[in-house]
Amino acid sequence: MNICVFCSAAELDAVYTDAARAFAELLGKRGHSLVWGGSDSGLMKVVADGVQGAGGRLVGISVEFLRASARAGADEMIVTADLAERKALLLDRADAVVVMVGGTGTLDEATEILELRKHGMHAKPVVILNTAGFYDGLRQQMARMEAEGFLPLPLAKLVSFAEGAEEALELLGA
Ligand SMILES: C/C(=C\CNc1ncnc2c1ncn2[C@@H]1O[C@H](COP(=O)(O)O)[C@@H](O)[C@H]1O)CO
Repeated sequence: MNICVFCSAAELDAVYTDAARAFAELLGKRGHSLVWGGSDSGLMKVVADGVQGAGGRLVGISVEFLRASARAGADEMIVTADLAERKALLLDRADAVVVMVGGTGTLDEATEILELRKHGMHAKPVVILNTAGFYDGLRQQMARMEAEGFLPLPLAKLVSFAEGAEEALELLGA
């Protein structure tokens, strides 16, 4: 499978990097390809290193203003003109999406993919990897959206939450 991963570009604590490495190595060992933002920084680098080191393929979708931080040695590296084009291509090249811990960039990517799914523009599975309970707050917020009628479909049909790497890949059938 081509698995798109959204995750932080920041340098993070071992609780996050260890979990990201474990997920990436499993992805690579199972022969999947990583589709990601293409940067060689922070958790994005940890994931790319883990997948490549375990024999997986790397497909980077960078953007012109971040061209300088694109990873050398990816199997494919595409540079888009802007963030909107990049997000469209990240989804286009993926069979499934995993959202790992991240900041506003990750949240932007995740909500766009969920919004497109909500409107039936794609049916690719989306899993939020809830490392160390990082997304407990988001999960609670989404449960409230569902309970109070803000979602036009059951939350479970929009997104799944996984606590670890094995569960995330199982939810994707990967
Ligand atoms: C140039 C520096 C860092 C590089 N920054 C990014 N490189 C590539 N992709 C990025 C970068 N920042 C955001 N993205 C995309 O959003 C997600 C990460 O954002 P977050 O806010 O860190 O969670 C990630 O999935 C990327 O696709 C040094 O300044």
